[in-house]
Order: sequence, then structure tokens, then C-alpha cells
Amino acid sequence: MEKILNVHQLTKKFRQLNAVDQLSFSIEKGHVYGLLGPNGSGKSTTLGMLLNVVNPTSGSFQWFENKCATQEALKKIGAIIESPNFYPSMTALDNLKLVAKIKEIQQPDYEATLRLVELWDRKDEAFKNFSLGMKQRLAIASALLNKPAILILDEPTNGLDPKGIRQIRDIILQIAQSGTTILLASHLLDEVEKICTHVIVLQKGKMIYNGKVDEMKASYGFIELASENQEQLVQLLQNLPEVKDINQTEYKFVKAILKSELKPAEINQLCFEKGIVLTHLQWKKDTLEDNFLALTKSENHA
Ligand SMILES: Nc1ncnc2c1ncn2[C@@H]1O[C@H](COP(=O)(O)OP(=O)(O)OP(=O)(O)O)[C@@H](O)[C@H]1O
Repeated sequence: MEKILNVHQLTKKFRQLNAVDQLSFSIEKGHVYGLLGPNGSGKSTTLGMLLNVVNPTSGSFQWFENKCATQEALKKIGAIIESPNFYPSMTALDNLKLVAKIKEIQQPDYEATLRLVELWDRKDEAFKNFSLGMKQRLAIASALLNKPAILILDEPTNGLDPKGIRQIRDIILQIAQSGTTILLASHLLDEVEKICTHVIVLQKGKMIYNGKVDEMKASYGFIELASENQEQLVQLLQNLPEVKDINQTEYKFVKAILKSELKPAEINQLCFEKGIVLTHLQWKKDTLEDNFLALTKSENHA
């Protein structure tokens, strides 16, 4: 698989603060990567370093396997890392034409790009009359004009209403489907879950997870059980190879966290064979949010 970006031990210190701390990951062509973390976890600083606007303290990164010079590499990247900045009185189309001129973009396809962001019908309206969502979509269009190999977005739905959020997410998915690699920084789990295939989780500048979104979600879940003979039930669960951990819940249920698949019917059968009558049996699966919170919690305790 073609490597778009390779990051090695990238670090940024602001005085005593390790804003980004020995970050290493790579980005392969055709995937959608989420850089996920709470406010202040180092997402924007990371993007700033990758786009040559923030100087790293140490570490390194290579775009496109170092096959082209940095300036050439930057031309293959489309990025929106701050609020869209266009001329207010100029129309959407004229703003894009100016961007194309400044960036010396050869044969820009204004119509296809503006249609993709659902602004073709509004191309002749002045930028100042656009809603925040439309401004953001025009910014995406301007970042796509040079048909970049990778599109970088920092919190693309910040400040938008639910309809605007939905529109931007659908557009990002469409861009991804056309084969453009995407790196998206977000503090919203839901956003990453809906858009991204891969996720890099940052906490206080450190990477605490790097992998597929599916795998972060894919725990085997847990089974909640209750019986009149709780002690015997706990004993049985403790001896099952599929059970990773056991907790007692607030409703006097026993919660068996699974490390491999175990169907509720199988556990019911096992209990029945041991003479344990279950009064409650329910299989549940963690959400990405549960896993994200578990990850950040264990890091906090480390
Ligand atoms: N120029 C700077 N000088 C000093 N500290 C900075 C500077 N830029 C960022 N920081 C600090 O570095 C840490 C990481 O900030 P960064 O903006 O990268 O986080 P973030 O995850 O993008 O958060 P947010 O979404 O709130 O922007 C924060 O503690 C921030 O206060």
C-alpha cells in the first residue's frame, strides 16, 4: 500500500509543555484517518507541523516517501486548518478563480468542485452572504481545486448546526469514496466514528491508540447476569476462558466482560447444567465512546 505520510517521534514543546510528545504513525493511500482527542491534546499543533507552519522540537516526518521536495509535496496536499478566508464581496466562483491563480493550479474544474460541495447553484453569490456551512463548503472546494492526494481538515464541523454538520460529513465521505486520502482532526467521537476508517487517539500530546475504527469498536461486549445464587454464578464465570473480567453492577447484576465470543444461549446452557437458575441475562456491546473513555481513563491512571 502506498504511503502518503510517515511520522517518526514527532515532538513539539512549548516551554515546559509537551504539546506533542513523540508521535509516530503513518498514513496509507485511500483511507480516512481521524486524529481524535479532547481540546488541547495536540491535534492542531500536529497538523501545523505536518504543514510546515509549526517547527517541530524533534522528530521527523516524510510526505510521499520523500519522493518529492517539501514544496512539491505541499502542493499535493489540500488543507483547511483555520477559518475560511475569502474576499467578502467577490462571488464564490471568483474567489475560487483567485485561489487557482495564486496557487497556479492547472485546469481547475470549478463546476465539478462546486457541485461536489453543493454550491454550484450559488456560485454567483457574494461570499459575505454565505452561511457558515456554505463558507466551510467553499473552503473545502478551494482545498480540492488542485485535486490533492490528501485532504487535511481541522474540526471541519465546528460551529455548524446539525444540517450543516450532516452536509459536511456527507461531502467528506463522497471525497473519500473518490479515492482521496483524508486526515481529519476532531474532538468528536461521533464524527470520527461516522467518517473515519482509522483513528489516532491523542491525549496530552501522546498517542494512546492507533488503529482501525472498527477494531476500536469491536470489543466482544459483556454479558449481564443475575441469579439467586450469585456466588456460584461468579465462580462459574471466573472459570470461563471467554471471560476477561467480572464486575458487580449497581443493580446486583454480575457483568462478565468478554475477551472472545460467548453467546448468551451458551452461557445459559452452562449455568443450567450447573444448576444455576438465571433471573437476568443480557448481552451488551460497548460503543466507541465507552472504549475511548476506557482508553483515556486507563492512561490517566497510568
Ligand atoms: N503557540 C503556542 N504557545 C504555547 N502553547 C501552545 C501554543 N499552541 C498550542 N499550545 C498548547 O499546546 C497544547 C496543544 O494545543 P493544540 O491546539 O495543538 O490542541 P488541540 O488538540 O488542537 O486542541 P483544540 O481543539 O482546543 O485546538 C495546548 O495545551 C495548548 O495550550
